[in-house]
Parts: sequence; C-alpha cells; structure tokens
Amino acid sequence: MATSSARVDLDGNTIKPFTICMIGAGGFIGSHLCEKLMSETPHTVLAVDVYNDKIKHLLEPDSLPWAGRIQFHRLNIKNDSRLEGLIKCSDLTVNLAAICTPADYNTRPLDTIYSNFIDALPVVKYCSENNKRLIHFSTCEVYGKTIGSYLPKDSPLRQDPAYYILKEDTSPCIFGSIEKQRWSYACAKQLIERLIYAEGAENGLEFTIVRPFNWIGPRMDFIPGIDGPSEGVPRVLACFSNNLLRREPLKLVDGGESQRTFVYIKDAIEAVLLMIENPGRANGHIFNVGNPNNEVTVRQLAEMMTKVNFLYSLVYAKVSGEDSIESPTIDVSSKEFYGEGYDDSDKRIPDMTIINKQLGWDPKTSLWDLLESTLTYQHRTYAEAVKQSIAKAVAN
Ligand SMILES: NC(=O)c1ccc[n+]([C@@H]2O[C@H](COP(=O)([O-])OP(=O)(O)OC[C@H]3O[C@@H](n4cnc5c(N)ncnc54)[C@H](O)[C@@H]3O)[C@@H](O)[C@H]2O)c1
Ligand SMILES: O=C(O)[C@H]1O[C@H](OP(=O)(O)OP(=O)(O)OC[C@H]2O[C@@H](n3ccc(=O)[nH]c3=O)[C@H](O)[C@@H]2O)[C@H](O)[C@@H](O)[C@@H]1O
Repeated sequence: MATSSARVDLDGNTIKPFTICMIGAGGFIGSHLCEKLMSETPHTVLAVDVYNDKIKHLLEPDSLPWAGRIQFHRLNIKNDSRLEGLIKCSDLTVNLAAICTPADYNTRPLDTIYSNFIDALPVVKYCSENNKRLIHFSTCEVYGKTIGSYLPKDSPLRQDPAYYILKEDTSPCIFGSIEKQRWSYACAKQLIERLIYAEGAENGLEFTIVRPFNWIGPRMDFIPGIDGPSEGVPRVLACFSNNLLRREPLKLVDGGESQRTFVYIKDAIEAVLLMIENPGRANGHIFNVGNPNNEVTVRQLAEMMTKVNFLYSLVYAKVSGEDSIESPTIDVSSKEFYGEGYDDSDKRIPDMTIINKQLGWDPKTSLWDLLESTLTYQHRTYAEAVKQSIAKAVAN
C-alpha cells in the first residue's frame, strides 16, 4: 500500500493529501476511481451518488485500511442543498453524474438534457463561486460524426486522417438534425463544456474537461433482469455480455458497421489520477482519453467477444466445442433496437497529442487482453444468476 510513502507529481513536487468531492462516485468510472484513490493514494473522497452498490466493497467493513478516507453521501444533486457544503469543504470536485446510455438519448431526451446540462450547472457555479477546482466528465460524443462521413463513399479523402482523427482544439462538433434526438446528450455535454470554459475565461475557474472514448471493463452498466431492468438497454459491452451469458445471438445495430476505439478502464483511470495530482499541467485543458490502437467495427467487437467467451467456456466452464452457438450475431435496425430518433457516430479515433504532452499518458492494454479480463469478471459475477433466471423462466 503506497499510502504512507510521499507521492510526487510529474514535476517532482510532493503531493499533499487532499479532499475530493466525487459526484457520481457510485457508477462505473466512479467505482474504479474510488478504488484507485483508496488503494494507491492518501486522498480523501466524499462519494456522492444515489446508489452505492458498486463501491460497497470500499465502504465496509470498518477494518478496511482506508476506512475514514471515504464517506458515502446518498443524495440526488437535482434537489439537495447539502451539495454546496460538500463542494466547499473539498479541494477538488470531480463530476461524473449523468444519464449516459444511448438508449435513453432518443427515448428520454428531456431527462438526458436535464441530467447532462441543467443538473451540472450548480456544480459549476459552486466551484466557481468558492474558488474550487473542477474536473468535469464530458464525452467523445461532443465530436459527433467525422468530417469524412459527409464525403462521397468513394472519396479517397476518407482515408486521410485529417478527415477523421478527433482533436480537442481543432475538430468541429458535427451533430444530426433536431429530430435525431440521439444528439440530445452530446449537445447538452457540449453546452456544459462551453459554460465551464467560459467560467474559466471570465471568472478564473480552474477546470479540466475529460472526453472519454468508450472506456470499458468490469462493473460497466448492468445485466438486464439481473442487476437492472429486464427491458433496459445498457451500453454495448453489457449488451453483448448479456447475449453471451444467455447463449443468444449478439444484436448488430444497422449491420454493426460503426467503428469505436475501446480503452481499458484501468488504463483510463491512470490518466484521471494524473489530472487529479498535476493541477498545474491539467488545469485549463480538455483531454481526449482513449486508445487509438484498439479500433474495431461493432461487428468485429462481437466476433472478438464471442471468441474470448468461447475460450473461457472451454477452459473454465468445461463447455464442449460443439456447444457453441451456430449464429453468433443477428442484424437489427436501429429503429427496432433503439426506437425513433437514433443516429450514430461513424468513427471515433482520439488524437493523443495534448494528453501526451501535458501528462505523458499512453494507454497500454490491447483489446484482446481487456476483453479477456472483463469477460472473466462477467462470468464470475453473473453466470450463476443468469442460469437461475433462465431456469425460473422455463419453469413458469
Ligand atoms: N464510460 C464511458 O466510456 C464514458 C464515455 C464518455 C463519457 N462518459 C461520462 O463519464 C461519466 C461517468 O460515466 P459512467 O460510465 O461511470 O456512468 P454511470 O452511469 O456508471 O455513472 C454515473 C453515476 O452518476 C450517478 N448519478 C446520475 N445522476 C445523479 C444525480 N442526479 N445525483 C447523484 N448521482 C447521480 C448515477 O447513479 C451513476 O452511479 C458520465 O458523465 C458520462 O457521460 C463515460
Ligand atoms: O462510451 C463513450 O465514449 C460514449 O459513447 C457511448 O455511445 P456509444 O459508443 O454509441 O454506445 P454503446 O452503447 O457502447 O454502442 C456502441 C455501438 O454499438 C452498437 N450496439 C450497441 C448495443 C448492441 O446490442 N448492439 C450494437 O450494435 C451501437 O449502435 C453503437 O454503434 C455513450 O454515449 C456514452 O457512454 C459515452 O459518452
């Protein structure tokens, strides 16, 4: 445990322990960030969320080595006057709270806009008024679609990185029309980014904006019918994990042609810790955090996850080779899967120049490796519960 030895920042200065108000600490990213801060740093976390299931293992029992350095505050930031007090007594606020599952963007656009813009406003205001540093979680979705996607299909310029690489300081934000409510999330995130940037420019707010590019790993979202609603649609990793655990075909939306770069949550958390502990290098910056080397189409992701799952089943669950499903994928239209108003980002490759220069950070984990450890986690956490729920359904 590194908590007793003095920590130094990237410039060799000793880092004093500080207090972090982490809003949305009970979610996927928050749970990994809390874990990292507890196990490797001396900092204190005031963990704010409406749920704490994903950080329970850090809160109990009292004998944990970090007991006293993490406190859970169950509150909804929409309507709780305790929020300002928690921000005031912290050195830094990290805001992760949001609705961030695409199935909600076109079906619950009002909740999406309120959650990502209106509910974040008081957090920015309290940080600005009390001279507190803010690390705000935005998204790579603020880039929307690539410039290349608007070129003719056979244009050679589509192969030119200038038409698809996403750069914090030069790329435009390209969204679809207003009826394409998919973009309600990206647009709300863009506006809160602009507001934070303006608070920095006009009122001196010390801020960092993070644009995650498809961070994935254990504890992401939920498995429908097990630890989330049966009809709920989580992000792609959990959708495909659910299909694999239930031994049903993986659904490819509109042919699974969209491309994504996936980064392992543990690599990405290293980047966030560097931002937290190096304010002089992180303040005033917007950072892409992703892994440009892990690009696949959604179809390729489905194929890779099917292979990794098959190997896991052979080795650990002792399932025979012939038992693998015959039709591992099935095509569905986006209208059928997400409903009216869905649209998609075609390709998302982060430019890494700024984060490299400011923080010297690079992702390490390959897609194969991260899928192997994540699917092992999914099996160990959910396989038995899924088996029981299938048996129950058959019995009824
Ligand atoms: N996971 C990714 O790859 C990714 C990519 C891009 C952007 N982001 C952004 O990062 C942030 C965290 O994402 P995540 O994947 O951990 O999502 P998540 O849904 O797992 O976590 C969000 C947490 O915020 C909490 N929350 C939401 N509204 C709240 C409220 N009103 N009051 C209190 N708590 C509230 C939720 O209960 C949840 O625990 C979000 O802002 C998201 O937009 C994530
Ligand atoms: O993770 C990110 O960086 C951002 O992108 C995500 O958006 P997206 O990548 O579109 O969300 P996923 O649900 O992970 O879907 C990825 C792709 O898989 C497809 N998909 C999803 C689920 C499924 O069962 N099948 C399928 O083909 C989707 O249509 C999409 O093309 C979410 O908007 C946010 O969590 C976040 O801000």
